[in-house]
Amino acid sequence: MQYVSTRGQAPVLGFEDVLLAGLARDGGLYVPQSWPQFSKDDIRTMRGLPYSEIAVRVMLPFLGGAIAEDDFRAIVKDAYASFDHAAVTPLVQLDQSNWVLELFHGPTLAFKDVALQLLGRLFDHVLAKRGERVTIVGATSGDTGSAAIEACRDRQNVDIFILHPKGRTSEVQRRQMTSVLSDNVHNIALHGTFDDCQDLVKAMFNDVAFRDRMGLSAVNSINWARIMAQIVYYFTAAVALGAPDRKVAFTVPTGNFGNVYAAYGARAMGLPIEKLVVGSNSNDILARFFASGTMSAAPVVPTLSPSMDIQISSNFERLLFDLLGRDGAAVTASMNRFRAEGKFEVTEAQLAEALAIFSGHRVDEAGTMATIEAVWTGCGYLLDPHTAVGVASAKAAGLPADVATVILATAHPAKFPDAVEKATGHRPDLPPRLSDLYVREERLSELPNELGAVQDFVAARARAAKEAA
Ligand SMILES: Cc1ncc(COP(=O)(O)O)c(C=O)c1O
Ligand SMILES: N[C@@H](CCOP(=O)(O)O)C(=O)O
Repeated sequence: MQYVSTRGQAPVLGFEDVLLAGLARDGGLYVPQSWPQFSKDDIRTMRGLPYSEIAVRVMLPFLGGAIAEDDFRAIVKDAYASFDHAAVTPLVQLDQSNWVLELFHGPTLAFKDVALQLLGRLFDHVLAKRGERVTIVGATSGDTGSAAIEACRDRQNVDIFILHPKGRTSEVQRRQMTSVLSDNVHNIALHGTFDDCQDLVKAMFNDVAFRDRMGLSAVNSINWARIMAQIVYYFTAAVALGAPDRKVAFTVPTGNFGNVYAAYGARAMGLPIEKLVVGSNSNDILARFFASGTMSAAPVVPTLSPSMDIQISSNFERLLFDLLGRDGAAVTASMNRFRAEGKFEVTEAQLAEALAIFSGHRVDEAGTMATIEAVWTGCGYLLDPHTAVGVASAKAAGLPADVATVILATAHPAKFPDAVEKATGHRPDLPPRLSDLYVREERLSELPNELGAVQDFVAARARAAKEAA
């Protein structure tokens, strides 16, 4: 299996290099040269298998032999042993046609754990084999940061720097990051938005001298391995509901477009999916794109679903690559235009191709609160605000009743207790292992939104860590 960049100019890489590379050297994102294929019979044979076994089957073709099957099986089993539900990502039925896929049973209570628990172990395996050390730089609007820190804390060959937008995460999200006091963990509270954080991370990768000197790697969904691991739960959920012999659709609360792109990948691998419903909060650039064919940035507004307060959805570039006929030069031109003018558009035919698979919906703050309240009253089930955007989007999509619709529950409601309590009068509790979170010591550094300041900080801390090692 080989991986190519969406911008067409970076070297073609195998799995190990793609895992460590993060962003491609031409500024693009890596995608598989071709998608592994699963027949309907292959999918039927997944019925009744445990999560980790389906995970091995789905992901093995992406490794291209880079890790022996038995070693990979052991890594996968170990990664998901840390989840507090035997099914890893259980389904909960809301009504006749709608199910919630709970992706929040990992250590940090968000869907990011599903990929990052695996990634931390893959980094260890590959770095130990190569005798290398990396400096991870990541951007978070709240959840990737804590999941990545939890997965990488105290790992010998890794220093991890996470940029979060100061004051724009929930308190639980911030504390989950900043209360990890391990020497290899460095939290940066940036004076800016998530998009600023993500821009700085990409700028560090695009500074080739800095990238090579520091040995940069990524934990955001620019890293192909993140997408690969997220593809798995689309298979497990669809198969549990009767696929490929039953119609299934997914609704995905969306920000950076990584999770829903993983669903697109599952579909490209042969999993029959009727529709992919993209749910946006008031930061609705994607909903506007699917309505018009124009991607046009607007200022980010803070919402009740802060992890989706994003205007520049990084992974959309991977979809665009396919919509533009896998033409790296055309993707580069669109992305350059987006950077210069804040917008680009696709043709009517390209939009129609996208709409054959996706639909996009916007849910405002009142709609988010009303959905949390209605599902609590109607089903006695607590939604977090991100998942509520998903549930409301599923309703707006109006899929036929014979389609089993799976809404991705991307975070535990206890990560956003204020919004949930306001909507339902019920304050969700953190699990006992996190019950002292509010009194734990925190450590973080505040930095301005300036590339030089962030690079100097990363270089100085990484040098000190290397000398201490
Ligand atoms: C709770 C939650 N829901 C939804 C999203 C959006 O997912 P994606 O960025 O993959 O579109 C995020 C952040 O990524 C998140 O943390
Ligand atoms: N919502 C995310 C933003 C980063 O997304 P990623 O999937 O690219 O890591 C977060 O919670 O940090």
